[in-house]
Amino acid sequence: MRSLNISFTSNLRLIHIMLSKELFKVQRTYINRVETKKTKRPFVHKYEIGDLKTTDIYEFTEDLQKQRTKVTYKGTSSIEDEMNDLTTKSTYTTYNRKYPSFNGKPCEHIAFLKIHKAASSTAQNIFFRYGYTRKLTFVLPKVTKNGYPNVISTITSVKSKNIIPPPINKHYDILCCHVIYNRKAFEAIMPKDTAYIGIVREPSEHIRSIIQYFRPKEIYKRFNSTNPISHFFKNPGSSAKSIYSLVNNRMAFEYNFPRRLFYTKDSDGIKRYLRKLASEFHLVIVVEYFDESVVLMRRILNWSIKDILYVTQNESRKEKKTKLSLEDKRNHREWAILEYALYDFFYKRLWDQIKQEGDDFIEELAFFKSLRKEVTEFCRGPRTKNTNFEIPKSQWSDKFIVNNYDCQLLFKRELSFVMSIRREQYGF
Ligand SMILES: Nc1ncnc2c1ncn2[C@@H]1O[C@H](COP(=O)(O)OS(=O)(=O)O)[C@@H](OP(=O)(O)O)[C@H]1O
Repeated sequence: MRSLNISFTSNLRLIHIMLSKELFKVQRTYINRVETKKTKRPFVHKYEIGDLKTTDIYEFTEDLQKQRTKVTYKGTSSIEDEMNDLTTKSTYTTYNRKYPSFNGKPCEHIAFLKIHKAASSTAQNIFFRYGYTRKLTFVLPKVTKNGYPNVISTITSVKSKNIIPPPINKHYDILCCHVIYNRKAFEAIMPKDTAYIGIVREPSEHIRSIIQYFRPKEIYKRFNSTNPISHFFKNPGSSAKSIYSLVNNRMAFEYNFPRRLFYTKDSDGIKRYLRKLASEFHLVIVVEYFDESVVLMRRILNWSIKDILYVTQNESRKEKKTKLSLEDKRNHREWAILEYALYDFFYKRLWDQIKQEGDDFIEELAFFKSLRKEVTEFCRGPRTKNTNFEIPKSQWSDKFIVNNYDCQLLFKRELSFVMSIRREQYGF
């Protein structure tokens, strides 16, 4: 039996936190301060969004008797002055922990906004597994002649004409296929206590992934060069004019930003819409902090650690990915105003939410990262139908097993999953 057993005493905590790649960089600061001053220690969380380097400063106040640590956010400082004018000025609302009441039960009603090329299939697999193994009902597209069985719509929200009605005497539990967000339309079909989950990806990487996957003709034809993406960022021209274009603020389009904002880019209007989204989405996953996001999601939804295990889906080959320069990113930021406002906003909000979780969040994160690695190795490795990977009871979950079937579902691709769900739900 392979097993994981991580215990956390005050000192050991440092070692476990080091398991978290993102936080690894700050450990030296952390350890030094602990040695000199035990009650108050500044903690610097450094992160990079592409090449935009920023430093967040947190202060940890430790109550040694209660073995608890209070984390206070002291502000952000940009360490690249030249990028200052590019970063969105603070528009963030303070997030109040206001999760739906699930009466202490796991949340079974989810609306996940599946944003194209934003690790959304990886996240979707989590929701598919959760609902499929519990026989929950999914919102599925009406399959049209030219449509895809996994896409409800790429231009509009849920409507009675683009989704299959729920089976008799059932209601929808989970929505996680591609569709455009619209609060009213979502509310009309989903239960009242639905948790709304979104996802955002760093905009220049997001559009790069879109361009390299969909290979829009207008870009590849217009810039018949070795680096069409770089040329396109410098000179987007008419390709980025239509609001339906895949390369015009696509994440903002899928989040249903008001149309006029695509033209006016009015900053007050953008802020208002972001605040509206923040009041509607319980969590927006940040792709670059996927583990942090899903651990937080587990807490919000009252799910188990097993529920949030995942393997990366739809990854394109490294050598095929164009490496973007700082100049490329700056050029893109010039005109993709809505994308950066959206990303920066939810990036900041994710960390605001995490701050409210306290010190044990980091411990759970380290545990999860390590567990995920082990489970992925187990599932990739040789195993028989009866081989189980047993995970003993821990601070975050009861004892559980990962078996051959779990591995199959973890690696199951989107289309195959949608087909299985449809057969299960409707018999065809
Ligand atoms: N966990 C995690 N972390 C970071 N990045 C991830 C993750 N999972 C998927 N990906 C990347 O997301 C891209 C695929 O996105 P989608 O699954 O949304 O694509 S699709 O719209 O469903 O076709 C694709 O990006 P590119 O490889 O850059 O094209 C994936 O590599």
